[in-house]
Amino acid sequence: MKKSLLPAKKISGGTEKQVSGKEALVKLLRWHFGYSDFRGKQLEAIQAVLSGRDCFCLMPTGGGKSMCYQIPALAKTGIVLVVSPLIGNCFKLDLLFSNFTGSLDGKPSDGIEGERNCCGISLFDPNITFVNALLLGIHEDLDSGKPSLRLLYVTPELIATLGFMSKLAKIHSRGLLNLIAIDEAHCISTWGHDFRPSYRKLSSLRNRVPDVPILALTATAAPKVQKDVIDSLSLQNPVVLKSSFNRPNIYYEVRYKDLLDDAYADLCNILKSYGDVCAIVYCLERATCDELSIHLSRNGISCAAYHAGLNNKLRTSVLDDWISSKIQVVVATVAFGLFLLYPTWSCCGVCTVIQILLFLQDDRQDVRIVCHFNIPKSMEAFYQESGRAGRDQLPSRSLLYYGIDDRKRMEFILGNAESKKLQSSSSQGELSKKSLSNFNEMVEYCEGSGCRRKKILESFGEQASTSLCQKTCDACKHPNLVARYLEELTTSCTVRQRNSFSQVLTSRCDLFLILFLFVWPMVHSVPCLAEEKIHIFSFFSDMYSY
Ligand SMILES: Nc1ncnc2c1ncn2[C@@H]1O[C@H](COP(=O)(O)OP(=O)(O)OP(=O)(O)O)[C@@H](O)[C@H]1O
Repeated sequence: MKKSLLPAKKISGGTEKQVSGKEALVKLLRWHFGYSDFRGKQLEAIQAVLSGRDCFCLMPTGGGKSMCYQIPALAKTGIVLVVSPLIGNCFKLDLLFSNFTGSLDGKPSDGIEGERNCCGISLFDPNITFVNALLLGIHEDLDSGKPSLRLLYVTPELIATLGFMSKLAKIHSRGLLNLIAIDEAHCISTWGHDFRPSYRKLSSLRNRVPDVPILALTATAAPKVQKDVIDSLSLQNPVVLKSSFNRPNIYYEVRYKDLLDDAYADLCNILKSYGDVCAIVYCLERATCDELSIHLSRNGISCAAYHAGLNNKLRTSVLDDWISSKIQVVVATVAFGLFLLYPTWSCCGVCTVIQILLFLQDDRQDVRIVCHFNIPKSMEAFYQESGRAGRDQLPSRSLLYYGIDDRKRMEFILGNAESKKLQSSSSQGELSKKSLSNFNEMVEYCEGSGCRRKKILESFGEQASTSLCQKTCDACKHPNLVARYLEELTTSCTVRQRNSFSQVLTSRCDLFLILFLFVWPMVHSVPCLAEEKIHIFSFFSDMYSY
């Protein structure tokens, strides 16, 4: 289901007031979104902010965080400001806004009047030129005594600008600023995996509009990140709501490349066994995306590669095709998710914007398989990316192809980044060291024995009982098989090490033989070289001394 647009509501009787009781809030949810009840901590978060409290809300990927500010926007006259790092979110909602105005024809059956002309969702970013006309309308609406906007989506970059701050202060002085929601709040923390410097500037919001409740939302916050977020935003005695990170509808599995004859063929067979389902395959390198995509296509799977090496037109069409189900599998670099979090603001051309827009217009909820064809850099990244599976809550699968070479390559990349950063600043160096230890968690997820789900949850500081998994990971479902794989992996590593050592040795022995048979007699036959023979020999013997 698409995220709905939010026509403002009036309580029957005409005078607008705040809706805050559970029953009335559930009615709003049913009427606007068609869902029968709130999920997890949604209701508690909504009631907390409606009562004027600050709130820190931790929900799993796909948990329904947006509802925590969308319902308050419906429940009370005024504006909810949403700070989102996903530029596309702003567009998505605006697009939906334009699609939606005509679609609310049914009559609310629950005594709450629908008011079609009061939709208020908007984007607000001065860097995007092609929506200037739209922005003008938003400015006019905000400046009017009675703005019709209900949800105002802004980028963190905009918050820092003087122009926006003074506009916000005006809205606030008219008593119209109801709530500030900070989506993806972990971006504010330098300990967060998606740290964005511009998020730090949000700390000034508390001083500017001290009495407006702030709602911080995130899906990935280790205890250190949580504290950092709460401190940075100066949340006052916040209601802290934490849902479990557990994604019970995702089955976790690791496949060992070193034990497979052909990892491409293996993935191909798995995808085929599912029929024509929607999947994302993440690869570390563009070349792998291209190769794998060709391989899958040749084997009858409807798929395409997606990475930064493609031109804008091609990327747009791949996204378009994937979203509209023309292709089912996209083989992408992690940029597929990342560019949504790190859009290039200054060079945001029309194409990129449309592309993001297309992508987010209906971010597919029915992704059945998320495959990591190369090991991700951290558990947080893995959780976020694999979390794109099964956002519709239906059974889905996370598949990770683990290879020793991939591990070494990632260690090399992270190690290199570390040594570079160490040279630049010590605090950066500390962060980089963290990135290596984060990666080790990921290695342990693959190479260690025991429940995968438990490992994910524990890496976020969540205690998980062994009974939680219910055989929804390969290690719990097929413990003997996984144990055998791990044993074989260790053996194959030892054999590989031995082989590579003996390969070197053999090649050096060959060299030695040649030298002995041909070069040595020559050395002897030339008197001046004969004098050097001891040195030459000691040079060769040095070569063996490793
Ligand atoms: N109470 C509910 N009942 C059923 N579905 C819901 C409910 N609340 C939200 N949803 C749906 O769940 C899906 C995920 O919601 P949303 O995009 O807000 O998740 P999220 O927490 O922001 O996820 P992510 O962190 O992955 O971005 C959406 O399709 C949304 O409509």
